[in-house]
Amino acid sequence: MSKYLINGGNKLSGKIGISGAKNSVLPILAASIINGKENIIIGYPNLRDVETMIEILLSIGCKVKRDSDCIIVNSESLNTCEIPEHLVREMRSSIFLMGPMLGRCKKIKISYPGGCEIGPRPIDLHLKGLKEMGVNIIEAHGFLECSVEKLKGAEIHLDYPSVGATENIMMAAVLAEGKTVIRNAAKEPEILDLQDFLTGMGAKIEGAGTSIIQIEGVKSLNGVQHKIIPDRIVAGTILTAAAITKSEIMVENVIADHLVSTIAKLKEVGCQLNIKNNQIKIKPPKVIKSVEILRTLPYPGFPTDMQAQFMALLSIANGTSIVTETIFENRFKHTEELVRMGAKIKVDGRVAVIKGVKKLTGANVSANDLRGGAALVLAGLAAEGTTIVDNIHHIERGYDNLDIMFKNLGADIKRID
Ligand SMILES: CC(=O)N[C@H]1[C@@H](OP(=O)(O)OP(=O)(O)OC[C@H]2O[C@@H](n3ccc(=O)[nH]c3=O)[C@H](O)[C@@H]2O)O[C@H](CO)[C@@H](O)[C@@H]1O
Ligand SMILES: C=C(OP(=O)(O)O)C(=O)O
Repeated sequence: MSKYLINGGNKLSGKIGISGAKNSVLPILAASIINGKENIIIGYPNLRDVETMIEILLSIGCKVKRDSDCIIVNSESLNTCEIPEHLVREMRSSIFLMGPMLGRCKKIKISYPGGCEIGPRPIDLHLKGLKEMGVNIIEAHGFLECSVEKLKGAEIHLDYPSVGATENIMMAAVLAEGKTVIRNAAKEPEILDLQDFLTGMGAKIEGAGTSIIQIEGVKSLNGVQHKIIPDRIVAGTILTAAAITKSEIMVENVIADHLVSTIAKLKEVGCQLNIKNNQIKIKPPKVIKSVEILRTLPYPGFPTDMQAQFMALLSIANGTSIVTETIFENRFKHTEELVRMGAKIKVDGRVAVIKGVKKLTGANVSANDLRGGAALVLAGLAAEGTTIVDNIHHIERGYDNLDIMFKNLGADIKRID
């Protein structure tokens, strides 16, 4: 098992460019099968989840090439609608194959998806939406067998603004007969990126980024060339790393509008942020202030994907902070590991109370999930002494060479195989 070895205490300095967003590239790679043409996806991040999605595309007959920062997917040769179970179990995002495959082939056989253990992650909203479009779904022996004669546009009200359900329904709807309206849709920037990718193919969609998305089905779609938006969670993680190590750095290739709630919280703890074009310069205070309330919420609220990293920061704040996780039921596994490093955190259900300490100390800790793992790296960068973060395969699902990024900024961090 690979690990990160971190000797904490180094200040970070310099500039860092942010890679393409994981949560954009994964649905977009899945959407590449809809048109049966060649699609060029620019600015993809090197992630384990991206590798898994590419393996899935290859396993169903697509041709996939990589050329510097592009992935070229040609889905003309797609030859099966059964997705290999071992790959589906690797990550949650394999569920994104459903909408596109139903649009293209009118059927799909797929097992329930895997992914990080951050609480139950049902797919009922995906299935409800697809059923409203006429899809027949048989659930048996851990598999979903879905088929439809003709996908029909529908009025779909999501009981919760689920990111994945919104995207799956959008991808199914582009080739459906008639109009689909998704109400209470998720508003995440990655949904707008998916809309841009699909409209680039000739799909008729509007409203992504708002809670009502309207899709008018079309008969066929072209190939497309598309650049992935920068990863707002990676940018937020690096800015939080600067704050926890009290370092001034510049983050480049960011869309600051996508980071409003993270930026607001960084300001609340005392950081100064200077935003210019696609760059953010951060100047942390000498003493991090605690925050009275931090609640994770759907976009544009504070992202659940930044909760763990921010908790690492609040561990060394002056005072007590209260963090409430409203999106996932079990996303506090990092707290036990932070406590090993000297943090004072008490968890009761979905609420964590963090009593700031003067300093964290290095320890052997284990990444239990992607963002929790990133939080431990941040804590290790700030801690006194050596931290070993185990199980970093979780971190590599969503960060493109996190160790190299921090090394380039001056951290003492090494990946050990
Ligand atoms: C690849 C991707 O984009 N992943 C992101 C996406 O995940 P994902 O798309 O899985 O997240 P959702 O927005 O669907 O989930 C949010 C909440 O809705 C619940 N739910 C979801 C679907 C469903 O059918 N039934 C149901 O009850 C989930 O259990 C969870 O409690 O949004 C999450 C919330 O911002 C992020 O943490 C993930 O990084
Ligand atoms: C939970 C996450 O991702 P996924 O939905 O891919 O598991 C995440 O990015 O933090």
